[in-house]
Amino acid sequence: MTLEEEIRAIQEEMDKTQKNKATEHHMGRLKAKMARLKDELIKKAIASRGGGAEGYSVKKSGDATVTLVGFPSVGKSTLINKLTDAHSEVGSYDFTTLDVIPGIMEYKQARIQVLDLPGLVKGASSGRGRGREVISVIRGCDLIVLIIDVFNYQHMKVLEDELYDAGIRINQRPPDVTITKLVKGGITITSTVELSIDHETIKTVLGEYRMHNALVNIREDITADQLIDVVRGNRVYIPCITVVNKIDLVDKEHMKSFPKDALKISADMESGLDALRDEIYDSLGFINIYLKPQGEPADMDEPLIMRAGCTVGDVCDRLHKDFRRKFRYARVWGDSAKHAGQRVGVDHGLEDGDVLTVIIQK
Ligand SMILES: Nc1nc2c(ncn2[C@@H]2O[C@H](COP(=O)(O)OP(=O)(O)OP(=O)(O)O)[C@@H](O)[C@H]2O)c(=O)[nH]1
Ligand SMILES: [K+]
Ligand SMILES: [Mg+2]
Repeated sequence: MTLEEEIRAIQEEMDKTQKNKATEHHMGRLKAKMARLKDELIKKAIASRGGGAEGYSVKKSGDATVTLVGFPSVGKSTLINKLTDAHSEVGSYDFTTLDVIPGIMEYKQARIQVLDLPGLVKGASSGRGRGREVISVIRGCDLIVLIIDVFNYQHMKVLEDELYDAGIRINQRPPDVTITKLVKGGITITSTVELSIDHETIKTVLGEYRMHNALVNIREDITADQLIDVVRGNRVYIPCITVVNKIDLVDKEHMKSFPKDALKISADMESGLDALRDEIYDSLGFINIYLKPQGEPADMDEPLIMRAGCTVGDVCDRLHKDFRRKFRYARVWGDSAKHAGQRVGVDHGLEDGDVLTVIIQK
């Protein structure tokens, strides 16, 4: 059987298996098999291009990177031209954009890099079109803006499935699970919460990935799919905003068919763009960090724009490529500090409004 045939066979088996407690364990095995086969398919697609597929070279810049993701001709290029300084070609035909086109959107002191991408199609995750290359750019971004054409809302599901198959988890946190591999002793499962999947299913999933000895600590109720994600370990977790474009083409009645939380815009007519800018900014979770040179007052006028959850090390990386290597210690004032001027290391987590002094080797 070819990989594709195997995948189809498992899909058929999944479709005809009723979902209930008695089949859970069997479904878990099928899901794990499926995830493994799809990974192989992706590897094969990359290998068939003579090793390293030629990726897009995109230089990151600004305080965060946002990708515009959608089917061909939904209006990605029209949108980037309105949001940023970019001039990306717009056309009434599909695949007008064949490269990654960057632009910068300046908003509330933040410089946000926006990337216009070639359209995605069904099958992109397994290498169709330049799907894999586009997806690898998406995997590296901080926020996805999914754009749907007002007449094709059903594409939403297809796009989400493609991203899922490419290991991209949108609007999800990494499952709170740790797996420690051992050399013997079998599988030991501990959990701090009541679990809806049974231990047998967990062992089956691990077995599918040839893990027979491990400590598994589960701190939230997870699905079999989430467990597979943890075992695979190559998933990325990215926030996502959904935007319906070209609303100038429909009436109010048609608009009611979209979920409330989807932003409705007309890139062409520039309507709804303020709300979109706000949503992009808010979703990126920016915080302000004020730098204080040693023995001098802090610069309270021009904060460093960082992302929530960042560490002192992240700030070092932003300041200079050698700062992390030369780092000695830092002092911090503000919400993250136990006391004013606390001495901290590179792993210290920062909060909005913190004042920071970084001391490096001379
Ligand atoms: N009516 C209307 N047309 C729009 C809107 N935005 C884009 N279009 C049109 O839709 C077509 C496709 O726009 P593009 O911006 O090239 O779309 P794209 O998603 O970048 O397309 P590809 O690069 O080919 O994937 C063009 O004819 C645009 O003028 C909009 O808000 N309203
Ligand atoms: K187009
Ligand atoms: Mg385009």
